[in-house]
Amino acid sequence: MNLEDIRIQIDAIDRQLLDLLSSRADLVHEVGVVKKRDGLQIYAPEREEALLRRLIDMNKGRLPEKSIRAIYREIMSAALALEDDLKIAYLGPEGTYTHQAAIKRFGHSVNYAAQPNFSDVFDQVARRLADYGVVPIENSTEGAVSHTLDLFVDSPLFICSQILLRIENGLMASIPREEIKTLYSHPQVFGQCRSWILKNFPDADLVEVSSTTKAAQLARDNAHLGAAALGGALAAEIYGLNLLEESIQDRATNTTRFLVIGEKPCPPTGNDRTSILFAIHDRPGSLVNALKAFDQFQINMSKIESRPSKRKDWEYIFYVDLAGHCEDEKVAEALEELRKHCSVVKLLGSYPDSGE
Ligand SMILES: O=C(O)C(=O)C[C@]1(C(=O)O)C=C[C@@H](O)C=C1
Repeated sequence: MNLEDIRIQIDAIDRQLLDLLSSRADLVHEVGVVKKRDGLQIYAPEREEALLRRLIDMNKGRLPEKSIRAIYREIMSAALALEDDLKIAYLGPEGTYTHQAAIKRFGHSVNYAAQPNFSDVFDQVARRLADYGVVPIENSTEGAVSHTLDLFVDSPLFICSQILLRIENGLMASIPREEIKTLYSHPQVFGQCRSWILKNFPDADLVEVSSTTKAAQLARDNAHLGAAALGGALAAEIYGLNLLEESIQDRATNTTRFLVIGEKPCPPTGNDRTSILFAIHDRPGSLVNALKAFDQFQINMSKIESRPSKRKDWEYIFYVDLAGHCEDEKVAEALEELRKHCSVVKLLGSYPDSGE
């Protein structure tokens, strides 16, 4: 078959695809009407999860899972935009890894609003000025993002899904490598690239800034002073910097976990994670007894962090992630038992345990 003939067939298929997408859009519009009537959440992570899993299982063609996810991400992004004028607040400025994570989850058809700090992301959603928020929670090399953890203490919001994003840091500048005297970046990124910095720029000044895009901006503006930045390729692109070296993070699999926060929790999907926080009574054995609740009900605890309570010196709040959904019988019973040993137990959310 010649190229012309193949393209004629592709055109015919695209016509059919467009008709099918339009029919899907009509149904999605109806979904939006029903959801608004019944006060339901527009973004339905449990439905997206089930839909993607079913499509990937059904797939017998050439398209890899990655492509099916990417295509359907944008189909569902268009659906979200049709159902409502959805607005996603994220930790900005534009081009940050959080921005990339938000796009990975919500696609290109919805609206995004960059926020200057973590508490503004929470605030915008709590005040209903944004529908959902996206914040980083932990990095596989550098650990917890304590700012985010602290904000959950007084927040009325729930975690409704998580996003896993592979973080590829690079060295960017508009000057040659030999002229670099100062490196700008976010403290988390410095932590992720510690060995590389020691090996390549042992004498450089390291200046911590609030985001990798801010670092890129400073690298551009202070080039005459020998400035360069460490961050993502998107930041380099936005500020017109050259990527002098790619993939400089110490661990190749460096991944950050982000959370989507919203007004309501997510229903069970069969493969869920639950996040809680608790505070214990100040007496011997309290923490051990609290944690025994998970052992008693055979709940897998995947993570624990502690943070100062900020109410009383040397008093802590513990953050725990569990396998399962808070509506699962075993998890509900374990939480019931936990309450007996704690002064505070707060459910932060149950959500699909997948980040793709
Ligand atoms: O089924 C729904 O609840 C929809 O809103 C439709 C749809 C989709 O396009 O399939 C869109 C967005 C939701 O997050 C989940 C699914």
